[in-house]
Amino acid sequence: MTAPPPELVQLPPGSMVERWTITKKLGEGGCGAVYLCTDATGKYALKVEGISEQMQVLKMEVLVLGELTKRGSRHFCKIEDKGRYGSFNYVVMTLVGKSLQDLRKGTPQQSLSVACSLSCGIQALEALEDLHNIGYLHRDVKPGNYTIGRAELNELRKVYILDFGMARKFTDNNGIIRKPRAAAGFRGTVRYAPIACHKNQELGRKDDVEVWLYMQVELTVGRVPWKEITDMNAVGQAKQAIRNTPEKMFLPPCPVNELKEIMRMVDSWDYFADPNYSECYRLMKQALSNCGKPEFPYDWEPGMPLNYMVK
Ligand SMILES: Nc1ncnc2c1ncn2[C@@H]1O[C@H](COP(=O)(O)OP(=O)(O)OP(=O)(O)O)[C@@H](O)[C@H]1O
Repeated sequence: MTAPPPELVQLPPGSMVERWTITKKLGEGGCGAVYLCTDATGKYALKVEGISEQMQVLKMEVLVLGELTKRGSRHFCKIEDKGRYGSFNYVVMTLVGKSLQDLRKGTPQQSLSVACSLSCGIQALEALEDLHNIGYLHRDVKPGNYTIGRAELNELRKVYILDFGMARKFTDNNGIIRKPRAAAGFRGTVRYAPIACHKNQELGRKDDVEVWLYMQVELTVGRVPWKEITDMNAVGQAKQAIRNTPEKMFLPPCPVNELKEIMRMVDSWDYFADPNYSECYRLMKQALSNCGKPEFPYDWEPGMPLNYMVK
């Protein structure tokens, strides 16, 4: 008999968690919910997870964000508070704005303008580089896990990365890369999984970068070539096959030459490789300067078509 689905912690508007007043629910994830909350200093996001939850993903979130908060990283929410309250664990963090997924879906063509997607893509890779530098992989890179900041904090040009529930430490306590497991189960979202994940191989930093590249295509073109395929193995085969005809993935207005070069580099890296982020940034910046459009304003800034989504 399969276990019943875990009960999500429900916090009604007006209820209190320590000094935090709940305003409303912002969303639900696999193992918990996220609420808008306030205290005397402003608005924040409060994430909760029942203590009886089998997968304690909040622990990982707190570990990773705690580490990054200490280092003052650029693209991460800051932890304001954390603890246990009654039957659940909670963490209070920076409240961010709309996800890149919501923003792209807000356009008729389901994509951002080329300059905007390249510029956000550079920030999205910086976020991964920062995370990798503290010894963690994200393993759930997708446009729904990247957001922009809030207009009222003047953060419409800032990209945040969220959701470390699937993160994994790839280094040991001495900073040495852990030995890859002989086989690892499939984790994550089929559309965005790296080829290694389809092959049940241990994921490394290069896999986060591979998926970041697929995300870049989706943000710029509006779709990845395997969008309509549902079978997991067939999706893996499509990702492999596209290597022979990359121009079918890097459709206009993608900067095909630069993205092809990034894909070639990514495919040359193995589990242990330290990705050459700076070469990726160089190619992305080259594409940005060649695209003939200014980097700013972003598509959601005042006077731009998506501004209605961030007001
Ligand atoms: N710091 C935050 N500020 C504002 N909204 C947030 C914040 N963190 C999460 N959210 C929103 O809350 C919702 C749930 O987020 P969470 O990361 O828990 O789950 P998820 O990514 O939807 O989960 P899953 O990956 O399990 O489907 C999402 O819509 C997300 O955008």
